[in-house]
Amino acid sequence: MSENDKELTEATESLKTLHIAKRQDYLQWDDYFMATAILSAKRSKDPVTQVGACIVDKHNRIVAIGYNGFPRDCSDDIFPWTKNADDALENKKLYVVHAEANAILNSNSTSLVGTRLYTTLFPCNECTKLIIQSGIRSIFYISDKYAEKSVYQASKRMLNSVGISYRQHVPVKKQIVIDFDDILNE
Ligand SMILES: O=c1ccn([C@H]2C[C@H](O)[C@@H](COP(=O)(O)O)O2)c(=O)[nH]1
Ligand SMILES: [Zn+2]
Repeated sequence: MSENDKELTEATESLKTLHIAKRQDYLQWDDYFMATAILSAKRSKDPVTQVGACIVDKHNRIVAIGYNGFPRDCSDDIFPWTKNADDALENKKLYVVHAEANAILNSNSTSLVGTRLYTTLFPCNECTKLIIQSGIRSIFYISDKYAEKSVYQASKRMLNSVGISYRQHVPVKKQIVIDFDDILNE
């Protein structure tokens, strides 16, 4: 080992002893934004599919968050969460604001041009129209469970046509545990 290498090793060791070496287990950006979308989804009262969305600008700043739910002041206890009721008016579909739409609406007039969307569910055709119109440039999703439905095929048709990229997020960390007590014990 050269004299230089020795000095370098000693310096690294002393940094370790001083406990000032950088933490290695921090969240990567994409996991962080997808986890934010997942956390947002936890707010949804939908008994079947909770969806969360998080929009991020080119500086990695979160500019908007949303989840699927009824419009403001339309009570979760009055409007129906039913999916296949015979009476069309009793189906949630007619009332729910989708997570991506809510995120776009929550962006507080900030421009979304060039932003990225992290969503727990691949966006439907209606959300895709809003995504295109608002200037979002790329989409990361987790579930594509309705891929065979024409609504979702229409999304892909539009996204392919306008060149908005979409890809399934592969997490670096498979599990992120939130334990409130961890903060107290730090
Ligand atoms: O782009 C989308 C598509 C769907 N959602 C919401 C709408 C509903 O609340 C659920 C889907 O319910 P299912 O019972 O699984 O059909 O997801 C959304 O937010 N964004
Ligand atoms: Zn939608």
